[in-house]
Formats: sequence, C-alpha cells, structure tokens
Amino acid sequence: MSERSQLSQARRLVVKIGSALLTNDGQGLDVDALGRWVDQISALIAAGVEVVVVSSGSVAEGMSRLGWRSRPEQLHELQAAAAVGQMGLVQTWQDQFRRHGRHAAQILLTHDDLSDRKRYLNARSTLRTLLDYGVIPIVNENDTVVTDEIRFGDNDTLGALVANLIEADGLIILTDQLGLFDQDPRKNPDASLVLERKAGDPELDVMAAGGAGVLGRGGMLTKVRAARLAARSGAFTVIVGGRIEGVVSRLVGGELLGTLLLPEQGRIAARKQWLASHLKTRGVLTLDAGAVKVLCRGGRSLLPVGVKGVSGQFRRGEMVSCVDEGGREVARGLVNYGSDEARAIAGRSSDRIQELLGYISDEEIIHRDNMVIV
Ligand SMILES: Nc1ncnc2c1ncn2[C@@H]1O[C@H](COP(=O)(O)OP(=O)(O)O)[C@@H](O)[C@H]1O
Ligand SMILES: N[C@@H](CCC(=O)OP(=O)(O)O)C(=O)O
Repeated sequence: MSERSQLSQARRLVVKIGSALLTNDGQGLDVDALGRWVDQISALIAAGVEVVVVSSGSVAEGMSRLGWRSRPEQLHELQAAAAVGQMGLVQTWQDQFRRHGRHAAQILLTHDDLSDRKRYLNARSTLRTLLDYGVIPIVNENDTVVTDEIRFGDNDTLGALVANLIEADGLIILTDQLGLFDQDPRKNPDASLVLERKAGDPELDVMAAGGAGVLGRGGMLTKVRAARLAARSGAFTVIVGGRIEGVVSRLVGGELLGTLLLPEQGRIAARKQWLASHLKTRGVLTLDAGAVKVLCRGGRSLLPVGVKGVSGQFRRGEMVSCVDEGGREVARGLVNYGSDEARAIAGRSSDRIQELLGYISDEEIIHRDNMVIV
C-alpha cells in the first residue's frame, strides 16, 4: 500500500496556513485565497473528516489595519499588531465558513499551555467538543502573553502540538513553495522537490537550512521540526504549496503533491509508547472485576462505576495505575478527575457526576485514548 493512501484515509487533520500565504503581499489578508481553502476544507468536513485550522496572519492583518507599512522591530509592537489583526483574521474565517453554513471558533494557545497536563486536557476537550459539533477551530498563538513565536514565526510547531493534542492522523502545512526542496528554491533554481522521507531523516535539516521568505518567519526548518514533533504521536506531515489550485482536496484525493514526511511508527503505537515511558504514576485506582474485564478486552474507557478504591493524591491529567482487587496492575492512564473528585464519584454511575461534584468534565474517569493496558 502506498504511503500516500494515508492521506485519503485520514479522519482527522490539522491544516496550518502560514503568513506568507494568508497575506496579500503583506497588505492585509488574501480573502479570496482564504475562501478557496475554506471551500476545500468544507468539502472534507462534509465527507466526514474532522479539521482543525492553525492560521497565522494576525500580525500582517494588524499591520494593514494600523496602516503600518513595514514589520515593526519591537516585540510589543508586533504583539499590538497581532491583537488588532486577530479580530479580522477570525472574522474572515467565520465569514467564509458561514457561506457553507458552518461556525468557526477562535482558539488562542501557547506552547506552555500544552506542556501543562491539566491545560492540555482542557484544551483537548474543548477542541474535541467543537469538532463533535461540526465547528471549525481556528487556532493561533496567544501572542499577547508570549513572544518567542512572534519572533521566530513558530506556528509550524503550534500546528504539530495541536496534531499531538487531538491525535490527528496528519498535519498539512500550506506554504508559498511547492514543498520542501533539496535546497532553498529562491536561491537555487535547480533545486528539486523532495517527495517523501521519514520525518527523522537528518538530511532534511541540511536541505531546510536556507531561512524564511519575506513575510514568513520560520522557513522550512521549523516545518521539518514540526513534522518530527507530529511524528511523535504517529501523525504524518505534508508540506505543500497552498496556491496550487484545489490543493487540499487533491492531496486527500491521493495526488502526488508536496513533500510527505512520515512517522517511524503508527499512531496508536506512538501514543502508547509515549504514555508508557513519559509519566510517573501519582495514584492507584482499584477496579472491580467487571471493569478489569472490559479494559483487558481493549478499546473501552474506564467509567467511575468500575472503580472500587482510590489511593494517592493526584490532579486531573496525571498518570495513575489501575489495579485489580488482588493489586495486580492492569492498565495505566491519564485521569480526568483529581483524587478527591475521583473518591467522590468512585463506584457511581456517570449520570451522577454532575450531582456529586457540581459539574461534569468527562463521563469517563480515564478515556481509552489516554490509557495503556499493561
Ligand atoms: N529547502 C527549501 N525548500 C523550500 N523552501 C525553502 C527551503 N529552504 C528555505 N526555504 C524558504 O522557506 C520559505 C517558506 O517558509 P516561511 O517563509 O516561514 O513561510 P510560512 O509563512 O508559510 O511559514 C520559502 O519561501 C523558502 O524561501
Ligand atoms: N502568530 C503570529 C505569528 C506566526 C507566524 O508568523 O507564523 P508563520 O507565518 O506560520 O511562520 C501571526 O499570526 O501573525
């Protein structure tokens, strides 16, 4: 089976669109181009694919609104431009999706948000809920509170972090070149397009060393690094020309466009390896025989009703060990409730969580995607 078939089989995708493409030569947003991507993304959604958009362009749109002709040097001026431009950016996405009868939602994140387990889970449930409702999340960096990303143009990394967060099958990075070339095509007209590589291939760093275009900031190096980060959760990355007519639809239709960067291992294996190796356990849930049976059969989440005992102090998002009544470990996973709340809902039906805690964040105590059977 060709590796390209992964694109047509993808059920959840992150599409990242850089400043170099979104802006009309730096003069505000290219609304027509944006509308064309929206048409293609809407067709994908209608075909049952879940799509999250990571959109740059706030600084460029802010500069245009403020009448600034050249990109400011000062970071606080860039942040001010981003704050002004973000309003126009999300409004434009919303206006375009409205033509297809769809809602868009603004999500502003920082890298730090995603390295904190609790915030990670919160962001994940918000994004999942939006996708369940058929809403298209439009993600950008929260430039008011961070500066590295504005400086380095690191929305490529954000795209990869979002792909990890929602366990996307793939990340599509739309840019102003046809893909990754073996040398910077602006400087070397003989450069040739790379069609497919493993994301971890060290030669990619040498090829991508040429720096960024005039409007973009990160260049190809941040895209290659983003592909490696996405590969950690088993997602593929495609770097491709966003101006190619019908690019997203054609890619997903199996056309050989852009550069496909592949993970070393599949999605589930990657996530489980990450879960198994990266986190310390903070507590123990003792399960009844029925819960042990459904977990071991695989593919099921753990509900509070199957929990007989809770020990240790842990917070939402931390790793706990699940043991049977004889103390034998059967699974590990990231809990959706802290230890006090877990004690309050243990042995109870999920219908009662609201009444017992005064709120409900999730009906399962550990979601199957966040669990490894040991
Ligand atoms: N090997 C390469 N292949 C393609 N483009 C390259 C390469 N090396 C450097 N580049 C530069 O990277 C630019 C794209 O990155 P960037 O300007 O940051 O865009 P974006 O805003 O889409 O993230 C291209 O315009 C190109 O000049
Ligand atoms: N968050 C800012 C900066 C992000 C940025 O420049 O990223 P990119 O164009 O993808 O390299 C913006 O939206 O303008």
